[in-house]
Amino acid sequence: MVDHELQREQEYVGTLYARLDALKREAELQLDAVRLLDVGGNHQGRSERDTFARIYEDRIVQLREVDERLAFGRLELEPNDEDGDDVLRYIGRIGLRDKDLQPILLDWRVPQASAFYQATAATPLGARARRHLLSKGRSVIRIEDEIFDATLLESDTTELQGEGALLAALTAQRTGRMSDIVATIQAEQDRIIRSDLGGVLVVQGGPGTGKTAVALHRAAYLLYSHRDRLKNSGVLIVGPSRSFLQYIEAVLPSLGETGVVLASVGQLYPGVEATREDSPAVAALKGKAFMAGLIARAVKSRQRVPAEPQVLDVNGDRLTLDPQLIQNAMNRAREGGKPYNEARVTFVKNALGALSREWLAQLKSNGNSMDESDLPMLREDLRSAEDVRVALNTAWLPLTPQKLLQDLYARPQWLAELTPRWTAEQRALLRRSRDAEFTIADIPLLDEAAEHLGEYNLVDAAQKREQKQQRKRDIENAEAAIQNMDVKGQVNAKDLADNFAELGDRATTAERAALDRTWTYGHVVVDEAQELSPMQWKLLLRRGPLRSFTIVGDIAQVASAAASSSWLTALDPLLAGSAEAERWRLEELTVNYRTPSQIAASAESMAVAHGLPVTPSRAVRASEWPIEVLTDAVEAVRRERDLDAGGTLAVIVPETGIDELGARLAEEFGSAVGLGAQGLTRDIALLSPQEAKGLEFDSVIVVDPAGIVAASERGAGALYVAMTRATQRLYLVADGDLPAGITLG
Ligand SMILES: Nc1ncnc2c1ncn2[C@@H]1O[C@H](COP(=O)(O)OP(=O)(O)OP(=O)(O)O)[C@@H](O)[C@H]1O
Repeated sequence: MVDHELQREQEYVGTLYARLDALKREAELQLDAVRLLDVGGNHQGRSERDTFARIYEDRIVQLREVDERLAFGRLELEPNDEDGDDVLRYIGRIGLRDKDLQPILLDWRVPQASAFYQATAATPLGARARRHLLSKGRSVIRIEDEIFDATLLESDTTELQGEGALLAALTAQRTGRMSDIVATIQAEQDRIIRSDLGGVLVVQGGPGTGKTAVALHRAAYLLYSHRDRLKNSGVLIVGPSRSFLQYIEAVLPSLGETGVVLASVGQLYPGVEATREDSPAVAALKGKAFMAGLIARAVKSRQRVPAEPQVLDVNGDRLTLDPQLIQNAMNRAREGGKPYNEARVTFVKNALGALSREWLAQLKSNGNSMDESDLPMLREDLRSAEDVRVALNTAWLPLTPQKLLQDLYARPQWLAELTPRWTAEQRALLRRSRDAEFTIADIPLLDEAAEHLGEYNLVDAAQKREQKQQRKRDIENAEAAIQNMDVKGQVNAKDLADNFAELGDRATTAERAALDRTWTYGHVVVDEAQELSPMQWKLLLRRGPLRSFTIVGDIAQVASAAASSSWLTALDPLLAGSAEAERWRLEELTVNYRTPSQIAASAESMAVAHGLPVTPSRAVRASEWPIEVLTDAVEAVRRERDLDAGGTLAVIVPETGIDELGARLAEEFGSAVGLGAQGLTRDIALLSPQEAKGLEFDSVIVVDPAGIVAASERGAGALYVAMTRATQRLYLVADGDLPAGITLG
């Protein structure tokens, strides 16, 4: 019976692959035809041809991407027609229609597919049964059926959908890259993935409950279901570190989506890539909301009216610059409400105008026969006079955000003037040399400064305006091209115009967005959101002013001193004063898919013993390996490698111990060891608890757990993160007592 069914499924899946191959061939032929088009020598024609070629190339890539597990599920619906035939609906990575345009495979994101993820015996949603198809390459190797029969409800002890397929996915060895979970999304996850686009959705869940997976699938779902709204504005996904982004970067392309910008919190200010962390106390101070006020005061204080009149030498003439003239020019420039650098242009214009009139009066009273018509010439003389330049720059210097922040940190006197109510210790925390690298906590401060300063380079600003005009023209050209090439309905003008864009041939929405600080995204997804400081939230609000956000995290995993300890306070900078403050939705995930039960229980009881607000979750499986305690890290690595179990291994150690342990491990295991993001592609990844956030490994060695707890005020959160990275085995390396609450199962 099962063999027969397997064969039947194999045949059906065979027809799906045949259709997929036919579509691929069709796209290849279209590509060949476009390449052969004779467009003559004109540039516009060539650019259009290349653009169409690219569209077909992308289509071919997309069809190739979905080859693996093309179809993974089948729903059997209650018969709805008179002859009582079964109604079968196949679910897969993309939607396919046969030659007669009848649907033969449903994209997992369409509304009709949601019953596949949500139906249960208690609420069958019109379905009689669900079948998971497990395949290898193009062959179906196993099928797994669930019958939605309410009479069997008593014995239905599990709420998991497709348990066999799920457990097969969960126990598979890790590769260092996250993979999609599209075939085994669980009902509570599916509801979150398909939740409405608008407003702020917060997803709270303990470690390993699939928050990251859900956030990524939600991004793919939203891009698919709201393509019109999101195609041109894009989706921003923010994660804690570069290693985390490297870990998740393959998931969305495997779901056929590329229209997203992935950024770590250190990459949110275009042009600066910060990877360094400040000490917890410094990061906490830089993250405080009042830093915005400091930046605003700092910018304002760079406009200075001189205390005394100054005598300027202009082409041998001596001119007196009165402080009042500067003050008047400043007042008028500020009236426009423009940012600092842009208002400065008005200031210079006004100051030069007033000064040229004074000079004219002075020249006339000295007997020169000049009149109003000479004013432009006098203004130009003033503009190029060294003394005038110095005087006006001293009053109002053009500034970059970088320069402003460097000055603020390197000039204690100035900082003291700006912060009369701070303590000397607080000020000392910001002190550092002008050439020190920017840190992750500096990113929102740079962004805040950029808001006040505006464009530094006004030529750039003009160029941006011109680019916007150019885009308008591109869209018009694209519309004409679509007419000419007779491909109406196959592409839209905006897509085509994207490809004409100035930023290089392949500048997609995502690429343009990533380079533009003032870009506003249609939706923003924030992972490990519990870590963000008020200043980081402020920056994110600028990137997503519509407040369409998916925020996932675990408030118990807070490890950074800059973060809040409840969602309500954490979200205040994002929601305060908006209607969303009343409306934000909270969803919880309750099943732990990653960590075996004994490791989860030990980490949870440690967290509770340290007063962390853990969200209890239920682990879906146990591990055959007990937690081991050893006294030496190198010995632990050796022990793990001797098991010859394969898979990935992480050694998590307090930040301060990384160098020393790195040297010892390198001596023993050579190039098998990698630090940080690099470690994800090596046999042994050496990470700080911060770098380990969001990642997972078959085996984890936590070195000096007590040291991790003691390292900061939020140390217990950091240890909670470290212990819950393991999918199979956990070792603790300690030569003294273990932190309170740890149980060894
Ligand atoms: N429905 C599912 N089917 C298969 N695998 C799943 C499912 N849900 C989650 N997983 C797997 O469980 C693991 C943990 O998921 P994920 O990293 O998204 O959890 P998380 O809640 O973000 O964890 P943390 O807060 O600890 O970083 C991943 O390997 C993920 O692929």
